[in-house]
Amino acid sequence: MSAQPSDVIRPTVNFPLSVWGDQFLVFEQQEDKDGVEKLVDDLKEEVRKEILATLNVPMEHSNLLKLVDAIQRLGIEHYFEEEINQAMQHIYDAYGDNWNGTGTSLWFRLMRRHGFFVSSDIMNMYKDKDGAFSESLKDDVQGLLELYEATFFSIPGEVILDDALDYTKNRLHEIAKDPLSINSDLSTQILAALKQPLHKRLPRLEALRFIPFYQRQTSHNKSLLKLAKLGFNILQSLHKKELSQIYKWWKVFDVPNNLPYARNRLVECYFWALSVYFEPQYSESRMFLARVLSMATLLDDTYDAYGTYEELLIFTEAIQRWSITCLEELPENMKLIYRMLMNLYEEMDKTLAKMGKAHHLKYVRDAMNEYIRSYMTEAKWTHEGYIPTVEEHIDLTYISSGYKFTLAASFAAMGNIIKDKTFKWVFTNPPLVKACCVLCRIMDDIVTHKEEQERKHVASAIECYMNQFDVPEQHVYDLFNKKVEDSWKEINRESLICKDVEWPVIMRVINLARAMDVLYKNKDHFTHVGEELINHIKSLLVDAIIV
Ligand SMILES: CC(C)=CCC/C(C)=C/COP(=O)(O)OP(=O)(O)O
Repeated sequence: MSAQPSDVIRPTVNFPLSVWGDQFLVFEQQEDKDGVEKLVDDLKEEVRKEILATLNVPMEHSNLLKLVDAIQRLGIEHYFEEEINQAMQHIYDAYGDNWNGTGTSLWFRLMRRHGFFVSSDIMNMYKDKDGAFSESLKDDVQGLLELYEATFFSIPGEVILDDALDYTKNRLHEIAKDPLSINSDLSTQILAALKQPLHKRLPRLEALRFIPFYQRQTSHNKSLLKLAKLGFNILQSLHKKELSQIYKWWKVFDVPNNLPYARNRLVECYFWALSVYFEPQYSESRMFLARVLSMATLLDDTYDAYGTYEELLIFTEAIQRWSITCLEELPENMKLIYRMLMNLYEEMDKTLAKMGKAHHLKYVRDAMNEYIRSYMTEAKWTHEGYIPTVEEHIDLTYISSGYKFTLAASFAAMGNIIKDKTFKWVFTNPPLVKACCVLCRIMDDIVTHKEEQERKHVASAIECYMNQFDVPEQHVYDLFNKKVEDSWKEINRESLICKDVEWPVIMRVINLARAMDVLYKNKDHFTHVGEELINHIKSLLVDAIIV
C-alpha cells in the first residue's frame, strides 16, 4: 500500500459530473438494407462529373466556386477532395490575383481557404473613389455577408480587410435589428454569421446548420442535397461506433469511481477529436486523440486539483522515465493514470507497427513529456506562490495549454502524409503552432481564470498581466480578445506561407483553433457542459438526419 497520510490537504474541486451516463456504450451496426452505399456512389459520380465539366468553361467558373462552397458547407468535401483541389488549382493558375468573375468575396475566401495566397488589394473594389464603402453594398445583404465572411481570412496588416470587417459587421447588426426588412432565412443567416463566422465553424456543425437552409433554396441541387444527408448519416454511424469502442476502454478503468476528483469528459473529448478530423480515413487517429485528450484532462486535474507537490515530483519523474518502477510511493489513482497511459500507448504502438510507423510513437511521448514538465513547473510556481512575468507565463503556458502535445498526438496513424519531419517541425515551435497554442491559452484563461483563482492554482495570464502592468481586469480582457483575433490572423498567414508540412497537417491546426471557438467562447463549456454543447454532441452523435 502506498504512503497516504490522512492529513494531506488537496486542492480538490467539485467538478460537475459527466452528463451522459452510459448511453454511448452500446452501438448496433445497421445493415445496408436499402442499398445506400450504391446510391451514394452514384450521387458522388454525378457531382464529380459536374465539377469537372465546369472546370474548362471559364464562363462557368463563378458557378464552380459556388458549387465548391456548397459542397464544403454541406460537409461532404471529403468525397471530392481531389476534384476540389484540381478546381482550385485551375482557378489559381487561370486568374492568379486578378479574378474577373462575379462573387469576388467568395473567390477570395475560397482561394485562401485552400492555401492560395491571393492579394487582398482586389477588395478595394468594394470602395468608391473617396475610400468609403460603395452605396450599392449598403443594402446588399448577400454581398455584405460574403464580404464579412471573407474578412476572417485576413493576415496581419491588411487594413482593407479590417475596414471591411468593421463596416460589414456594423451594417449586418443594423439590418438584423430590423428583421422585417428581410426574409427570416436571411435574418437567421446574419445572426449565425455574427455569432460565429464560417472560418471558425466546425465543418460537421456547419453541415447540420446549412443542410436545411440549402434545402429551402429553390435553386438547390437535389443530388448534392441527398448526398449531404446520406453522407452525414453514414459518417455519424462510424463516429458512434468509434465512441462506443473507446467508451468500453474507458469503462474498464472505472474512472468516475477511481478518479472522483477529476473531470470525466470522454464524450466531450471525442467531440474535440472529431473537431480535429471527421473524415473516415482518420478513424484510428480520432479514437486515439479522444483518449489522449481525456487523459490530458485527468492529468490536468491531477496536477491542478489533487496531487501534493511531492507526489507530483515523483509522478512527473515516473512519466519522464516511462517506467512503472518508481510508482510505489504514489496514491493508487496516480498509478491508475499511469497504467491507462501505458495501455493507450501500447495500443497505438500496435496500430503504428502495422503501418510501418512504430517509431512515430516516440515523438508523441516526447511531446507528452514536455507537456507534463510544463505542468510540473506550474505546480512549482503554485507551491512557491510565485507570480511569473507575462513573458515567463506565456513561454510556459502555451505548452501547458496542451495544444502542441494534442497536435503531435493527432498525427499518430494519420497515414503517409505524416513523416518524421512533420513531428520535428512541431518541435521547432513554428509560428503556426505557436499562434494556435497562444490562442488556446488565452481563450482558456479568459473564461476559466476566475474559477481557478478561487482555489490554489497557478496564476493565469490575466493575473500576470494585471500584476505586471497594474491595469484593471477589463483592460486585460479587451487586450486578450484582440490577441485572439491577432492569433487567427497569424494562423491565416502561416497557413498560407508554411511549406514545411502538407495541407492536411495545417488543417489540423486550423481545426484545433476552431474547436476553441466552440468549447471556450464566452464560457468554459468543457468543464461546465451545458445545453449548447449537449445539443452539439447530440446532433452529431445521437440524432440522424431524416432523409
Ligand atoms: C487541449 C487539451 C490537452 C485538452 C484536454 C482537456 C484540458 C486539460 C482542458 C483544459 O482544462 P483547464 O481549463 O483546467 O486547463 P488549465 O489548467 O491549463 O487552465
